[in-house]
Amino acid sequence: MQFLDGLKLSKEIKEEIKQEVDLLIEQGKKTPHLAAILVGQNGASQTYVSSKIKDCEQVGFQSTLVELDETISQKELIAEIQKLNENDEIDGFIVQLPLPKHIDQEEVINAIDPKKDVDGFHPANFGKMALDMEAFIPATPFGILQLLSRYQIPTKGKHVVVIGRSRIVGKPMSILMGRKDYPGDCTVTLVHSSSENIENFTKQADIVITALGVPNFLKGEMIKDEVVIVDVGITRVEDATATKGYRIAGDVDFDSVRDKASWITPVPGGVGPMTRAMLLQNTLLAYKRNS
Ligand SMILES: Nc1nc(=O)c2c([nH]1)NC[C@@H]1CN(c3ccc(C(=O)N[C@@H](CCC(=O)O)C(=O)O)cc3)C=[N+]21
Repeated sequence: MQFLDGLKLSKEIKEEIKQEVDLLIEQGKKTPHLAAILVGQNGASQTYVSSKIKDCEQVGFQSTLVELDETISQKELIAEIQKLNENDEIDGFIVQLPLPKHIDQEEVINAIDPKKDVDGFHPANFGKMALDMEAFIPATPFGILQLLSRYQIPTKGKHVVVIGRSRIVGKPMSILMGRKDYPGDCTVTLVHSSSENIENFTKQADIVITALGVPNFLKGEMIKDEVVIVDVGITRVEDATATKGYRIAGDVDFDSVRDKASWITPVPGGVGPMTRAMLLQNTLLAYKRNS
């Protein structure tokens, strides 16, 4: 079994981006500028957003964090989004999810200018992606494609089973893996919370992409030998021995799959860091398209 090392690959990608930014600076040009809207102070969201801001600093991007009170109204939040849409200094921005319960997430995403939607969450970007048109691909699926291609994992004609149908990971991933392209050109099965006998499908999979958020869900007896496993799960599990009081658990029961899998993404250090690197990549893309 070998690791698809997302931490290492994300560092390489960040280094490539930094070199492009250094060139822009040499030429006296503005550098890409990412903004993030954070509503409320949910612990995990806070950490993720600050790491995205830190990433920007590392590669030489400008960044702006818009922190809003969790009692903000729908209307006020949309007004904040419109400000960023109209701000020529901002190349791309994200609205960190999840949002407070009183906010209509769909309406918020719809308010984002698709040209600045570096998360690739807007229906216009989703539709273009599904039709093989130029679009922003959501950072996590984009990162998984990068992992598969940089490690030269064969995908053509392979059977991929995607577990989970979220708009951010499962749904786009199932579409991308079915495209007539590399990585992709797969036979795709999408299983989800209503699927019966999931193991009947995973047992036939050459590639399993699990985005469920249930620690230890995927076990050795559910997969065949030589399978490639992409673990998108990032559940925080209480752990008194860990410095932060919690550790990050994937969807895969690592000990039971390790002797069967050919390749696996570790958690942490797999898909997570790649997501962050691809957000930077999308921001650079937005900058280039707008300038
Ligand atoms: N508008 C929006 N865009 C997002 O892209 C978005 C979001 N909302 N809401 C939350 C999820 C989650 N997400 C992660 C990104 C990186 C790691 C990551 O770097 N994980 C590290 C561990 C980090 C840790 O220690 O907590 C790893 O897996 O190695 C995790 C999760 C982006 N999301």
